[in-house]
Amino acid sequence: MQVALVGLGVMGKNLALNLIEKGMTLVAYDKNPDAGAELLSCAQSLGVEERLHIVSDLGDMVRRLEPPRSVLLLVPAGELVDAVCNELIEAGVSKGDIIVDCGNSNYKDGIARKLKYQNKFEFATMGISGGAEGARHGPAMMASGSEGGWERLVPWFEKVAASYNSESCFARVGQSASGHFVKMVHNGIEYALMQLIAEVYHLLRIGTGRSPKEVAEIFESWSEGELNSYLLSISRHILSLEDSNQTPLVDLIDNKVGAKGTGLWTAQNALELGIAVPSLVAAVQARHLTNTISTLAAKEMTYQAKETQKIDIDLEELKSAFYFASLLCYRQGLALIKGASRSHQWKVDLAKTLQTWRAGCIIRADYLDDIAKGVDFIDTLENEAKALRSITGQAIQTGLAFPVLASTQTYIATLSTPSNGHLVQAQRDYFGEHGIKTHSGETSHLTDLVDLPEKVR
Ligand SMILES: NC(=O)C1=CN([C@@H]2O[C@H](COP(=O)(O)OP(=O)(O)OC[C@H]3O[C@@H](n4cnc5c(N)ncnc54)[C@H](OP(=O)(O)O)[C@@H]3O)[C@@H](O)[C@H]2O)C=CC1
Ligand SMILES: O=C(CO)[C@H](O)[C@H](O)COP(=O)(O)O
Repeated sequence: MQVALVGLGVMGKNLALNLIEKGMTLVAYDKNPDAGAELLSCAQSLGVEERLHIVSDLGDMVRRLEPPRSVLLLVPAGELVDAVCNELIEAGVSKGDIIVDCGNSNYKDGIARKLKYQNKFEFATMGISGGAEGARHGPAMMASGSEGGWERLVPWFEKVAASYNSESCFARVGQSASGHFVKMVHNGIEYALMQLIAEVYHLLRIGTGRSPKEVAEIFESWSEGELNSYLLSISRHILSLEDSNQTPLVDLIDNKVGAKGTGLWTAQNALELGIAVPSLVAAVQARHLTNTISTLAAKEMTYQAKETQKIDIDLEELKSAFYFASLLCYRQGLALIKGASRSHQWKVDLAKTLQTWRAGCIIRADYLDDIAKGVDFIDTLENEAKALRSITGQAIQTGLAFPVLASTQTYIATLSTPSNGHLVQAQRDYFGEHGIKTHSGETSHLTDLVDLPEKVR
């Protein structure tokens, strides 16, 4: 089987080596000739270079491919994807050929591109997770759509992807561009879990006065049990690292956090669909806040080094709170996928989606075993819910900021305790005559329920 790959950066180079090693013949192109040379040199050191052809332009790529052609794109998301598609059309890509956008593209662009290119070639979408290591040795692959051409690629992607309990972490999760939506939400969960781990570290470090190495030891002990996850493991490793002067690595790094867009899109889509994912939104805003404090005006206003309180933390309680909050981050993400799938009629298969997240991806975690059986068990975790409530309260008492922890506590408390929405309904109707819904589900106005001869002016 022969496939073409455009974009040989972090993901493209590693996926290329993975594909060639699994027996595929690859025609590869990057606009930067050094990237092609680097891939060739890696293939040579693995002794698989006879299955790799680096080309110097897309015309040469198309000429080398037997129709029907299969082309994978791993270029940065946005206009570049269209630029490459248009170049490929000019080079001779035609009906019957499939181009799979494997980058972190916005699913809305994917839907538009399917229409735009429908008479030119099959445009398909697939989200990939796992970073460089995943791409090289087995990523999670969230594909979608029913374009002609998938049948050629599926057996290969099933081999190239990570596997969990002998099942591949490649799946066509739903229709249209839902693979990119699922990957976007995967990243939304990723932001939330990363921030949650950072907050637990912050609480242990500033709140209780432990060193990064001591926090690493706690994370290590947690990783030995049901809390084991990729993000906790890399955080443990990062916190254990020091330079030659024994300065913790984390103290050499600035606090401003960047982002490429998928977390923001997750928040935007959730708000547009009316599906509450407060932990995921808080994680995006937590990154924004790290940048806000870098401006001088904001620094003067908000970045005064206020005294913080030291506290004693029960580590078992913290562990339970962290476990429960992590589960709730997945639960919010899955609810968003389910809601979007219903709205867009994508028929996303949540079981298949979770299968793709079991290994290879950044949000893989042992407790996905439980989540895969259904999220209802989360509601039965009373001790863990109590722990989250208690830890959030103690954390806030330190004076430090815990956006994801606090939002997650707010999320579960809102779902599981009496609501105050009745007063907000009444306020809207009081000033704007927007109507209210009563317990029986009928729509009326305050004035239908009570005498209201005069209103507050
Ligand atoms: N890095 C990660 O952990 C992950 C990334 N992704 C997504 O995968 C995609 C690729 O990411 P990544 O590999 O990190 O990005 P990189 O920037 O490392 O690689 C992209 C490569 O594409 C090349 N390129 C740019 N324009 C063209 C073009 N017109 N024709 C051919 N090659 C071109 C770039 O060349 P040059 O450098 O010269 O511009 C670069 O070598 C992105 O959409 C990203 O969001 C998905 C999952 C994980
Ligand atoms: O998709 C990924 C991991 O799953 C990429 O690493 C992505 O770049 C992460 O998002 P951001 O750069 O916004 O932190």
